[in-house]
Amino acid sequence: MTSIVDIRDLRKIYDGGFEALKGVSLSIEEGEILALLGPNGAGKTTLISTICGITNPSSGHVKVGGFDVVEQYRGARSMIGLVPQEMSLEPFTKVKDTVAFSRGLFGKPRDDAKMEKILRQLSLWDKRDARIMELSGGMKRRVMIAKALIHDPKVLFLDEPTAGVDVELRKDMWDVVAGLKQEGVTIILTTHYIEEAEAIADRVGVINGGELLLVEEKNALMQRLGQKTLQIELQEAASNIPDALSAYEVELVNGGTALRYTYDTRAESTGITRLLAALSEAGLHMRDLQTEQSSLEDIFVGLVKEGAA
Ligand SMILES: Nc1ncnc2c1ncn2[C@@H]1O[C@H](COP(=O)(O)OP(=O)(O)OP(=O)(O)O)[C@@H](O)[C@H]1O
Repeated sequence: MTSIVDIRDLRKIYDGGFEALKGVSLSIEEGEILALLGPNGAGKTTLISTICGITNPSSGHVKVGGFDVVEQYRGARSMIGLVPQEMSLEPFTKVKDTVAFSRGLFGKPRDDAKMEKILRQLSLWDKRDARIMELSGGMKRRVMIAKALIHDPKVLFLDEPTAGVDVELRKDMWDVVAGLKQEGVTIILTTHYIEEAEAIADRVGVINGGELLLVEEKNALMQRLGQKTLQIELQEAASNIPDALSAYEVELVNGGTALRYTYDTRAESTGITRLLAALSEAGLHMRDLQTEQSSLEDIFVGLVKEGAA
C-alpha cells in the first residue's frame, strides 16, 4: 500500500505556550478510513488543521500526496477536502451554487458532470436547486461534504462529522462515508464516539494530551474486545494451580482465592465446560462465577488514564 499522508514528529505549541501536539508520527494509507478517537481537548482538531495547512506546525513535517504542507502548500491543499466541525453555509444560496463556488476557490473550471456525480453520490441531486435554509440538518452536512469533494481531492478530512446529531443521522453519515471509500477516497475522521470508530474505521488511532497513544487495525482491536474473562471464586484458597488445570490458560488471583480464565468469545468452543469438570476432578470447589468483557471503551479509558498519569 502507498502512504498518502505522512506525518513525522509533528509538534504544535500555541502562542500562549500550550503544547497541543507532542511529536505525532503517522502514515495514512491510500484508500483507508482512519478514525482518530480522543476526548475533548485531545488535539484532534489541531492535528487535522496542521495537516490541512490551516495551522502552522512548530516543528516536524507533514506531506500529503508527496507535497509538504508548508513548503508546497498549494499542491498539498489541492489533494485535501476538509469538512470542518462548524457548519458555514449561506442560507439563501442554492445547493449547486455553493458547491460550484468551492470548486472555483481551487481555480478549477466548472464541471457539470462532476457536480452531478457528487450530488447524486450524496443523495442531493434532487435538492440541487433548493436553498440551504430549506434543507434538513443531515442534508446540510452532506452539502458540506459535497463542497469538500468537488475539487477532486484524494483525502477527505471529517472533523467530528456526527457531533450532536441523532442516531439515525449518524447511521446516514456512516453510509455516506462507506460509499466514499468505495470510490477510493481516503478518509480521516475525528470522533468522540467509540461506536462510530467501530462502525466505519479500518484503523483506529487514539489521541490524548497531544500524543498518539495507539494506532491499530480496528479488527485487531475488536479481537481484543472479543476476550472475556471468567473468574472462579474458590471455597478454599489454593497455593498453586493443580496439574489437572495446566492445559488451561488460568492464573491464580486474589491470594489464591480465585482462578482467572481468559477465553475468546468468538472461538468455536470456550472450553469452560471442560475447565469446570477438570476443576472438580482436581478437588477444587467453586463458590461463585463471574464473567467480564473488556470493551473498546475500557481499552480507551485505560489508555487515556495511562497517558494522563
Ligand atoms: N488557538 C489556540 N490557542 C491556544 N490553545 C489552543 C488553540 N486551539 C486549541 N488550543 C488548545 O489545544 C488543545 C487541543 O485542542 P483541539 O481543539 O485540537 O482538541 P480536540 O481534540 O479537537 O478537542 P474537541 O474534541 O473538543 O474539538 C486544547 O487544550 C485547546 O484548548
